[in-house]
Amino acid sequence: MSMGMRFTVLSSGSTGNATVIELGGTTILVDAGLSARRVEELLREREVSPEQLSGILVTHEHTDHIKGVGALARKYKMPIYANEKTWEGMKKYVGQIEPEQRKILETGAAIDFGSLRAESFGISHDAAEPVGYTFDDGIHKLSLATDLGYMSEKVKEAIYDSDVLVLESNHDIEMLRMGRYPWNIKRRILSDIGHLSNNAAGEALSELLNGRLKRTYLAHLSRDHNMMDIAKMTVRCSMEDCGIFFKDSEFELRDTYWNMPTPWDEVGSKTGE
Ligand SMILES: O=c1ccn([C@@H]2O[C@H](COP(=O)(O)O)[C@@H](O)[C@H]2O)c(=O)[nH]1
Repeated sequence: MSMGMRFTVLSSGSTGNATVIELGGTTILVDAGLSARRVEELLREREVSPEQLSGILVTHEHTDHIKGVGALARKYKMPIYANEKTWEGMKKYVGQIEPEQRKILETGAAIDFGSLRAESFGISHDAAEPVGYTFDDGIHKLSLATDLGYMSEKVKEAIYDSDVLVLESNHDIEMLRMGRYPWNIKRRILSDIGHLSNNAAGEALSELLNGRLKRTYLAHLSRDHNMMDIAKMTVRCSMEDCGIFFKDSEFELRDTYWNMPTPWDEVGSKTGE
């Protein structure tokens, strides 16, 4: 039985995003961007029962983050947390949610789930009021930052002292430029309100590697314009270009998957095991 904060990224990418954070008796889901049935299956793979969930925190109203929110809310009667603009943006997709389940969490506000504190921070993406989240058990900190066109100073500040980070590394810029997407979509992805490239993730990480950050899970990878090996190599090279060199024993880049959950990661432990 785990005592500290632990998490698993159930699924990551534009086909659907969901992450579970657990501490003691508290289990939080961040986003439910797959069908409710698929989220249930993924939870089962990590031996989490949906009835255990204390609530869903929503990052933004794009389908790959909210697809299963309405059905899960109705089936398990759990509270759903989002800022007002996100509630407005997702209302036509999530259907009827009972007023007592509709929780407004303003951007920048913190909420305590027992001894697990969640706090949101604003990010730059083409949604109504998108956010990332940090989770803190009083000693260790986990941050989730995906779907961001660029990493602002405010985001760096919010996630700076994390032990573990889940960070977007969406695309290889050349693969995207040469790829099959129409130009308007490429332009959107490359813009400040699009998605973080491998290079940009590496540049951001070079400012975040402070001795406390033990590992970073590369997330929201494009299946069309990225591969995990390319992402890891580009992030590392981009960090080296910024003068940041690391040994795998000190800092690790780890995988997330679009079709299966990551192993549970104990945030406070050196290796996550
Ligand atoms: O036909 C498409 C494909 C993708 N998008 C959006 O682009 C970004 C990146 O997608 P990846 O699957 O990571 O390459 C994401 O926001 C997709 O929703 C699109 O609009 N149209």
